[in-house]
Order: sequence, then C-alpha cells, then structure tokens
Amino acid sequence: MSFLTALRRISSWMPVLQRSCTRSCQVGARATCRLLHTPDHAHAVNTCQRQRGATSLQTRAFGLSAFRPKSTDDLGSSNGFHEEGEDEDFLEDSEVEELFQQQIPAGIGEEQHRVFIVHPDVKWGSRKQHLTTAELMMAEAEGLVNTLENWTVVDKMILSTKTPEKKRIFGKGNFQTLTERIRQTAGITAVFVNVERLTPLSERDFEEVWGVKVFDRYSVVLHIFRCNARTKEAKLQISLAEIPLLRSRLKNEMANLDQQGGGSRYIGGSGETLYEIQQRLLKEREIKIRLALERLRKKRHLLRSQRRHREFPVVSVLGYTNCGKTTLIKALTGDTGLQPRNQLFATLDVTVHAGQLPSHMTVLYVDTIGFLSQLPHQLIDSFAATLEDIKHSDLLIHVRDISHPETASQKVNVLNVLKNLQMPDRLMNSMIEVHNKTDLLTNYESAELAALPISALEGRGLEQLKEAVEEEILKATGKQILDLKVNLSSPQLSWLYKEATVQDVQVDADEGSAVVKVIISTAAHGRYKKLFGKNGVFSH
Ligand SMILES: Nc1nc2c(ncn2[C@@H]2O[C@H](COP(=O)(O)OP(=O)(O)OP(=O)(O)O)[C@@H](O)[C@H]2O)c(=O)[nH]1
Ligand SMILES: [Mg+2]
Repeated sequence: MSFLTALRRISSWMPVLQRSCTRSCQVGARATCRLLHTPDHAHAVNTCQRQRGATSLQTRAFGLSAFRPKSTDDLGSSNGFHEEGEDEDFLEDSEVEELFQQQIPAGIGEEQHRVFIVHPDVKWGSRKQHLTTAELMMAEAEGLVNTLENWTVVDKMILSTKTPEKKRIFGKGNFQTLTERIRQTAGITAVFVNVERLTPLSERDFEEVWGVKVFDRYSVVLHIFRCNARTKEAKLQISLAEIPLLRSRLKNEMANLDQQGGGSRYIGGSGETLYEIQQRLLKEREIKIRLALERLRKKRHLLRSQRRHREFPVVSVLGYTNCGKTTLIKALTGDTGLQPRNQLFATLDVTVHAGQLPSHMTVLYVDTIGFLSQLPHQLIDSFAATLEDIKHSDLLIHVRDISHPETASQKVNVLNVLKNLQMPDRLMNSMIEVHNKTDLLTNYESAELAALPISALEGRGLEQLKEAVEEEILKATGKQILDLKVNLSSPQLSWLYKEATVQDVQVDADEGSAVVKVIISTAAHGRYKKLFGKNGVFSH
C-alpha cells in the first residue's frame, strides 16, 4: 500500500469518528419515555384468562395491564420489559444504527467470499483438543462459512502444528505447502485460518504472502452476528466486539505508513501523531458503546425485580448453537412468532415466551444465544451482558443435539461457558438436560439416566419435560399445589386470588363452599392458615 493510499484511508475515518464523538455529548441530554410489553405477556394474560375465569383474571391482569406490545425487535435483549421513564440518556435507534454502520472492519460485511479453510491441527501439548478431531473441527468451520449466504468453501486443508497461538502457526515446510496450494486454487478471495484469534502481525503477514483477505474464528463469527443482528443491544455488542479488529487494522495500516516514515509524524500542531489520534478516536467510540450497553444492563436490573414481582417463574433454555432451543420453545409455548432456522447463531437476542405447565402454571421461557467451542474470549465478554440475565432464572434447560457427532464435546463446552459465567450452584444442580433430535436416531436410549429424550420438531417427550419443569419450578420457588376448601361467605377465596395463583374452583352450591386448586408459596400458605385455620386442605 502506498503512503498516500494509507494516509487517505486513515483520514477517511476521521470525520466519521469526530461526528460520532460530538453526537455522543448531545445524546446525554435527551430523555425518551416509552411503554411497551411483549406479545408474550398478552399471550400469558390470554392463557390466564382461559384457565382461571374472570375473577382471577382481574387480579392477575391488573399487574400486567400497564404493558403494551411494541415491535418484536424490542422483545430482544431486555426481555421485552421496558419501564416508563427509564429511557433517559438512551441512544435512539438511528444513533445505534449509525454506530453499527460506521467503521465496519475490512472484509466484514462484504458481499461475497470464495473461501479456502485451513485448520491447524495441534498434535500435542496443552492446546490439543481431546474431545474432538481435526475433521470435526473442520466440519464446524465449514458450517460457519456456509451459514453466510454469499460465502462458499472452495477448498480446505488440515495441517499439523505445534504452536497455533504463536506468530508462526505453521512450520516452514507446511507453510510453503499451504501457500502453494492457496496460490494454485483459482478464484479464492479469502483464507479462513480456523484459530480463535490471529495476531495483527500474522494476519498482515498472511495477507501479504497470500494476497487475499484472511479471517480467523473471531472475524467469521462476528460476520455471522452482523448478518443476524436485529436489536439495539445486539448491534451495540457487535460494534463493541469489532473494536479489536479495528485496532488490528489500525496497527497494520500504521506499520505500512511507518515503513514510509509517516505514522509517527505530528499532525498540525496538535501534539498528537496520526496513530495517537486514531487510537483516541477508537477509544472514544468504545467508551460510547460501553456506556450505552451499561445503561441497558442497569435497565435489566430494574426489569428483573419487576418480573420477580409478577411471579412468573423464569426458565432459561440454553445449549450449543443449532441444537434446537428455539424449536423447543416454540413447541412448548405454541408461539408462532418464533423462527427456528437451520443456521448457526440464528438467535442473537434473549427473548421471552410464555408457556403453560401441566398444572396450568404460566412460566416464561427465555430463548438464548447459542454457544460455540473456542468462541473468542472478547466475543463472550461482549455478549456476557446478554447472558447475564440467565443467572436470575428459576431453572435452566440444557438442550443437546444428540444426533450431532460432536454432542459430547458440545456439552463440555456449554458447561465450561456456564462455569465461566459463574452460574449459581442452585441453577447448575437443578438444570434439566434434554436430548433433542432423537427422531434422527433409531431407537435412541440415553446412557445418561437423568436426561430427557425429546424431539422438539415432532413434539415427542414434551409432556414429560413439562412435568419435570413443573417439579423443579415448585422446588425452586418454594411453592406447592394444594386443594383448599373455602367457605364462600368468608373472604378466603378473594384472599387466595390476591396472594396465590388460583387454578380451579369447584363450587358446592348446597354447602356454600368450594374446593380451590392453588399454587401457593410456603409463606403465603402459613399466613392463610393463621388467618383462616388449618382445616380444609386436601393433599394434591
Ligand atoms: N430433526 C430434528 N430437527 C430439529 C429438531 N429440533 C430442531 N431441529 C432443527 O434444527 C435446526 C436448528 O433449530 P433452532 O431451533 O433454530 O436451533 P437453535 O438452538 O435455536 O439455534 P441458534 O439460535 O442458531 O443457536 C432447525 O433446522 C430445526 O428445524 C428435532 O427435534 N429434530
Ligand atoms: Mg435459536
């Protein structure tokens, strides 16, 4: 790259970044008020309506009536609950869009790529992958490329290596073989080196030798995320995760410029070199995105307590990407708005969907972003905020694609990520493991006795799953299902409507009494007994 081209490219960033810095100051003064709620809650209310009859509905729906549906995009990252007056200082959609569309790292967001994949296979040492093979890792890399609409795999190669994390990933001989193969393969526009993260230096070296764009897992996964991002939070997180790529690009461009003696020159009496100015602008961009994300996170804290207050137990559904999480939630809730896709990272946002358990108790199922082995660390960091909410669930369901050849290592990977996220022990111990896609295997029988075999697609095993969920939810929330005999001339029934969840009322008109089926917390039951005496409880 010539000195002039490099200089031109770098200075092309400046107006964009400067504009973004000025705007960030203006945003602070803006306050936006919104009221919205998810269609899921409308669904929850409707379901309650059908199950409980008019009187109980009045009690329940009252708590929810302050919410209205807005767009499905808004369901996403903040679980669909937004509170009035809490949107102060928040970025407008157009501002998030501008951040998202500015400063896209080179090669990301481009129209098409014909890709050569090389997988460095570590034969020994601490970096060796024990639960998988190079062929399976290569298959996953191909899966990642094929997820992108206009990307195709042209050729692939597995090469052994000792030090995938060092600058020289491959030995001299192997590197020569690889370079020849790449040069001989016609029409390649990019090489995907299947490592977590390439150093800026090796990326530059590879690009120089091979003459095409070079990607690592980090940049490929980011590219997929960019294509699938719908909500503000996802877009902000992707923009944040792209910052390291922009830094690498800046480093490489400055190295080019320095070779020509330009990078460390001071700019027009500013006391800063060009490199320092660019670094500062990137830092400012990063701070702005982090601030916006932090505000979303704070908002979620509020939303969490609101949700607790409403007493709908929360069940988070997680697992490796493409294992069938969205399909399962769709089957459990009948929510037709959900769109499962045979694609990695189809779901990028945490969304919430109401469903019913056998006792007609309403629970909220949380659909989450899928996990991936060797998902680059910075990516996990920027999405940790999204996954943070899972910690506040009442129960976790771990979905596994049991038909996948790598199902065992996928499980290990998911458990590791949960450990890194410091998931509370109570959730890890009560987690329900579900073996999905059993329809793809003949006469599947699990060696893991506690696991539940299902087919989310064909609706098999769902009743057993719902029963298991109910059992765990009752344990987790300290609730029980009871039949209570009430005197209709006393305030017992209205008390129960207020303090517990009334499931069913069987009236005996002659006796002036009713048997009421309730889901009630131990504490509320204690208060009930104190107020109305111990009589009239039937075991359930
Ligand atoms: N045969 C079969 N296919 C299934 C089953 N469950 C899900 N699938 C398919 O697996 C693919 C992925 O399903 P999703 O529900 O989108 O998976 P996910 O875990 O939400 O995926 P991400 O959001 O991308 O992480 C889709 O093509 C589904 O039709 C199942 O029980 N049997
Ligand atoms: Mg999904």
